[in-house]
Amino acid sequence: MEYEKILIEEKDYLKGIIDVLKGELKSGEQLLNERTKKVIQARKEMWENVVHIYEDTDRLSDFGSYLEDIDGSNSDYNVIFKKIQKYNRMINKPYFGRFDFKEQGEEEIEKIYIGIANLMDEETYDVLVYDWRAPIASVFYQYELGECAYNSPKGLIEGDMTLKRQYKIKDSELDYFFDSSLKINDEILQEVLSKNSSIKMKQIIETIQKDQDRIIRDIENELLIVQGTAGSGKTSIAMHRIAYLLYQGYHTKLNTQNIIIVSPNTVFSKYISDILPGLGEENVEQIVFEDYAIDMMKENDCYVESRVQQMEFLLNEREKNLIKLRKKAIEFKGSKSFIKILERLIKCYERNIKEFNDIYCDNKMIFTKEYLKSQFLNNKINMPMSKRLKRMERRIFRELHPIRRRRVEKAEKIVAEIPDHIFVVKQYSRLISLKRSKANNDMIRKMMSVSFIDVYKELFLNKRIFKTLAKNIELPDEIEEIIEFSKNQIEKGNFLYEDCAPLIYLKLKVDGNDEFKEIKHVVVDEAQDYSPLQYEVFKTLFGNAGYTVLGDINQSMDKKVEMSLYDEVKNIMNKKNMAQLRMNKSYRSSFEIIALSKKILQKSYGIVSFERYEGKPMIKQCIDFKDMDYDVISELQKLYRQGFTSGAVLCKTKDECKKLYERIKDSVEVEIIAEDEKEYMGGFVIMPVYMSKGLEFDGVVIYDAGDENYNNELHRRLLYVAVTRALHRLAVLFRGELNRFMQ
Ligand SMILES: Nc1ncnc2c1ncn2[C@@H]1O[C@H](COP(=O)(O)OP(=O)(O)OP(=O)(O)O)[C@@H](O)[C@H]1O
Repeated sequence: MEYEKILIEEKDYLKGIIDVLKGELKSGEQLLNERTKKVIQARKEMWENVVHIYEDTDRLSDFGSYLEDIDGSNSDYNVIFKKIQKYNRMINKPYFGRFDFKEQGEEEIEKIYIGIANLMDEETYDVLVYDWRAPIASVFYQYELGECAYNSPKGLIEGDMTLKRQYKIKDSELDYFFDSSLKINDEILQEVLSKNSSIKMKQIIETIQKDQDRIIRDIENELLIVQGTAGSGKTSIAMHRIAYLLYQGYHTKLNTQNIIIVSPNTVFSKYISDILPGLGEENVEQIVFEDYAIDMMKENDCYVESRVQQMEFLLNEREKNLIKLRKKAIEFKGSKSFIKILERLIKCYERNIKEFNDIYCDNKMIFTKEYLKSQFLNNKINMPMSKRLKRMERRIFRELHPIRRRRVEKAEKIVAEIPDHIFVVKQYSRLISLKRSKANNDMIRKMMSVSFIDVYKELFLNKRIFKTLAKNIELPDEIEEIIEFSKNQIEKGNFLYEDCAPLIYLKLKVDGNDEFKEIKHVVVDEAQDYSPLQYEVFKTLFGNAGYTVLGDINQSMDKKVEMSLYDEVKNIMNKKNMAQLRMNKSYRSSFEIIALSKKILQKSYGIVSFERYEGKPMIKQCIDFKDMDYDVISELQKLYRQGFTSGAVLCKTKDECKKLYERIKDSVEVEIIAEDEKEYMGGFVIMPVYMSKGLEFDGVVIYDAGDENYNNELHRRLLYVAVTRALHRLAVLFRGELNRFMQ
């Protein structure tokens, strides 16, 4: 059949679907109105009839039935409301693809239309459109024409794909379609990728690639690790995977409350916050490791350095030896060796450091310190230290209670003899007794508590303890300096960002934790940013949850990360079913930008770019800062003129950002993001490279990228991140010599 004829047929089909959707929307809205009236009516009646209920206990049951009514109407209301939302999401573009499927052993060929959600004919129960997450939809992403199969609840279904078609539908109108016999959706992907970036992360259901689809739909593995190059779609995949896991709730036993995303910072959290609602799911909880640590320390009246401050130190400190030492300390305090030392520290604290005193009451010995210690160490049910101490404290006070009562009785007799106190015998006697017990009570309470911060301090304030605990454990050559450096910081009351993970670890072990007991699946994005110890913390925080861990070792910033990190993650999580996959194709940046990013890395790591050619990045030498300011302004203006809607000027440090902003803010429309809590609201911004992680912009200007500013391994990775933020345009400005990585 020639194209025009099919186009008419397809337009008819689309019209039919739009009519169904319109009908559903109309009846849904009517129903919603009725339900709204019903809820208002039920509330009104309850209000009118139940006001006097407190005096009339017989009518309490009426109250219950009113509440039941309201509850029922509310949940009805929610179901209808959600349906309406779904149809509204579908009406502009009910589907984007179709394939024709002939199941083995069947005569009939089924037309399978795929869209953002399911649509069913309510009378015939025919599925008019399948949700992209439905089992059968996997065929669309996984196969080309010919033999194909998918896993259904009934088992493996095999068959033949006789047609594969994609549609360009806009505002409920079919523009065109095309049949693909080869790679799925290259043409549409090309079009999607050539568009401007958006403020919030976009959904990609039309163009999910085969290897990405496998990751999204994996439910076999309790630990799924993905190493993906910058722009390969890790975050997109993570979000679509969550939508998939929620859709498959029956099999995965997951609902919104059971999933958590560990995200790198608040800017990023906001960036991904629209995607799940757009896919028809509620947002899931997000946790930023740093915020969790800072809050925890605040609760204990302690200050801890932020990640940004740590990064700024590494970038600004002039004394090279201090930077080297700090980097070593960061590496060591996140290492497997340090985990072992912390485990030993807890045991050692219990056995050798934690001390008890004899407990007396009214000159009578109640418990000896030896007895208390033996009770403390008797831990058959593996109860955390502070819970055990609390239990002991309760027991001690129970024991003291009758003795004190007797003391009060005795006091009462004496007080009763004093004429002035005759009317306040009881109160006065209790006061005397309390006064006498106060010091003892305080001592007991103090003895029966433990602070994870004190436990941590023991490690560095007492070198002998460190040495004993570190016996037979591999230590860095600089360990003496690391201990000394840490001791100095702790004595000054400074906890550094690298102390956060050990501190949280100790807190969880010492105090126990059930804050996240609902969590069954954890998604860790920017996985390279976390140390083995942080993974150990995740394991302790989230119990036996499953994990999706996505990262790119080349984007690590505070330390050099190798592929071996993933082996450590596997060892720590210790799951029966696990898989590690790679995504090497970058979809974000143009071919030429990716070529430059590969040059920076030197090793190519098998990175391939999607073939989108947009011209070479501009690399320009400037005479001085003034000249560079001028170029920044003109590059931003060029981006505006070319119709781009987002751009970033990426500087090395926060300070550079602030100074540049002050100099150019009156000449060009630009904002600054130099504090972590800010949200990226679109448009053109100046920000430090390390904050731009995970984000993307139509155009990027890398500021002051000379060799003076970028010359070590950390700088190499910063440049890699900076370059790979750009979709379409890239300008590199430098003074003096160009950085060694781009030459
Ligand atoms: N299959 C796809 N179809 C359309 N666009 C895609 C696809 N995969 C990725 N993209 C686009 O590529 C860009 C990069 O995706 P994403 O941010 O998820 O990558 P990433 O691997 O997390 O990157 P980074 O590590 O640099 O943060 C996004 O604009 C995303 O929409």
